[in-house]
Amino acid sequence: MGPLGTRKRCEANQHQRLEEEPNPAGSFLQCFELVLPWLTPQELSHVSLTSKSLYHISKSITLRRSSDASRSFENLPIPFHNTVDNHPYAYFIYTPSQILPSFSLQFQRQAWGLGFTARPNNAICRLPVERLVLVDDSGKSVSGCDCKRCGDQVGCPCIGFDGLDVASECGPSCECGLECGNRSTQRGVSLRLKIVRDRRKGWGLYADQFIEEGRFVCEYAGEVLTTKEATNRQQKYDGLASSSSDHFTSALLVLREHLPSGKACLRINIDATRVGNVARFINHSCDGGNLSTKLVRSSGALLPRLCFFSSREIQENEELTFSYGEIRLRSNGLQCFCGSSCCFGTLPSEQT
Ligand SMILES: C[S@@+](CC[C@H](N)C(=O)[O-])C[C@H]1O[C@@H](n2cnc3c(N)ncnc32)[C@H](O)[C@@H]1O
Repeated sequence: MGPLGTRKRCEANQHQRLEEEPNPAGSFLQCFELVLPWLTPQELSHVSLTSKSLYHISKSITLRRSSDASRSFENLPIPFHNTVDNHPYAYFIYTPSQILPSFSLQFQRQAWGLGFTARPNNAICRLPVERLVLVDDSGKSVSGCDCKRCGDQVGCPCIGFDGLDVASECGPSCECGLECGNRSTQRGVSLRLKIVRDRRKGWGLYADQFIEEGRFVCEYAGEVLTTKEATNRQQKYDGLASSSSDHFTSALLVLREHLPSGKACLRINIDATRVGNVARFINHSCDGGNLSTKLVRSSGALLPRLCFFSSREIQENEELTFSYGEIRLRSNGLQCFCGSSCCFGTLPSEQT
């Protein structure tokens, strides 16, 4: 065999060796690709300073995070857009539905920005408050329907009175599945939305498509708190807002469902500050904005859910807003920048 033949054989052997020998540096970096998505923005930024490779991995994680606030929990990605300062995204734990703090406190971290996109198989979306169901003496769920096509069926017991601010749907104790026509608020976000940064209001939720009047937009998901816990957390948030140099915003919403007599009968506290969904970005507008809220009760579920619907036609690139309330208890309330002609000048503030 001539010299050419020998060289070819050597090259072939070398190629084989390269394939067989593990590449420790490559495996090491692959591990970082899996570990870094679990870090908070501060931790990620510290790690990114330690080497060029980690800088590049952190950068791609940041890009992926800013391309979808919902971490694939929703049907469509919900990107962040910021042309006013250097915040690429807002950091929080995502839940597509209401959860109890006893569950959410087990989730100190949530992977966000992994290199591959898979539907999240995260236990957090399996522990919704909907698990809190009404049962009979034998422990069996009650008050569901056994229709096959509830939307079409006359007499489905779950299709109750839908008023201006209340609605009823099939729920956890019904025979029908998620595709049922009477579960329109239970399938997550199905409109194109985006989160846009404003110099004065912080992040805000925007329409990224035309929305017809009356469409379901999203629910207000977060931790459902006792009133005592809500009061404690609000005090903590007020302290953080006044002391932190980096504009801290909370998203604790108090809902009161009133009896016809006008007396409050049910109070629900939903905190989306640490654990929440896209609704935590909806800003206030003094003119009522373009979203209306409904308390949606699902058959068999103990607690209603707060859902947002478009109250009129909404154009692409319009900000989605609603009124946080009418009461302004604080004389030194936060300045309002809603820009409406009837702006009060300050944001609503209630006693939590
Ligand atoms: C539920 S969060 C809404 C999202 C928030 N902008 C953010 O960046 O996360 C409520 C906070 O947003 C800000 N905000 C909401 N509506 C506003 C408005 N009309 N004018 C000024 N700030 C507003 C206030 O800081 C308020 O405490």
